[in-house]
Amino acid sequence: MSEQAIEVKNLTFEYPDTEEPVLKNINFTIDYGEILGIIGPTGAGKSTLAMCVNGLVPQVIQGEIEGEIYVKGMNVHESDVAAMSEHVGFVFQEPENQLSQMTIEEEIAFGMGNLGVPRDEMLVRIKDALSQVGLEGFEERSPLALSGGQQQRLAIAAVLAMRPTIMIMDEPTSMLDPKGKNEVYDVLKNLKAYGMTGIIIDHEVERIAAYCDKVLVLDEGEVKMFGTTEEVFTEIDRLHELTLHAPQVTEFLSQYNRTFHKNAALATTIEKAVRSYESANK
Ligand SMILES: Nc1ncnc2c1ncn2[C@@H]1O[C@H](COP(=O)(O)OP(=O)(O)OP(=O)(O)O)[C@@H](O)[C@H]1O
Repeated sequence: MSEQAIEVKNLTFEYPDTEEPVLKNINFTIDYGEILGIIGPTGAGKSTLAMCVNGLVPQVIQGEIEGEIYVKGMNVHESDVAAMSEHVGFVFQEPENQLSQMTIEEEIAFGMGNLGVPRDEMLVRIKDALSQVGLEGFEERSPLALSGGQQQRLAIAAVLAMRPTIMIMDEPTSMLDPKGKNEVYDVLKNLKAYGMTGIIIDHEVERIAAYCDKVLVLDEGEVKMFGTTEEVFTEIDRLHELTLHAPQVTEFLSQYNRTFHKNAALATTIEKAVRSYESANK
């Protein structure tokens, strides 16, 4: 097995009708079991980058590509999209656009059918996937008779049943209400506990801070920051220069240090921030 789950080397990509590349000399790696969060302003190239990793760009959505991408040591450009779908699952923004079948069971079976999974094995995987996303017993229901959060969990279950090593999620909760967002993130937390490797694009930095191991900041097609979640989110001035912000707790601690001449460590989650604030006050 290759050392890294994903390796992107000198990736540059241009759509046929864009005047300059939308991705410019991108380099990063993700180890097995790591979750990478990608953040950046709208139009930065986040979705395009995610679709390069599973080969959708440029094999289905065409354009001019340079550089190399390796997934589990396989060169993505030399593998077709169908073959890649065995290794890389993709969950999109809008749940209903990913659902096409009459029942939930058929919905989950659909992707597996394309991979040639035998019927007996399918039944086992359907049960397993539904239980992982908390939709046990819903097999015969119509996907349309689900809430937005449930539909997105179903879309995740359909991907999980294909047993990919890597999951890519492009703003999977942006169309959901707060309850739906929490439902989906609860599922994602479980996947992380299982050791899933993943990429998640989300504008909500609190979610990224709580869930991701590494963060990549993309702006105008360039990697502006890349590092562990702590490394990236504690560079507050740099984030502000890029018109982004750190999680609210990190912003709070930074402002607190500045205002009261304190030296609290810039934590990125509430749990760590409480401890940091307490130590700064001792
Ligand atoms: N199919 C396409 N053909 C031509 N240009 C495209 C295509 N898809 C995206 N673009 C352009 O490429 C650039 C990057 O788009 P992309 O969707 O990857 O950005 P993004 O960071 O995901 O944005 P958002 O946060 O709004 O989803 C944008 O300027 C966009 O207009």
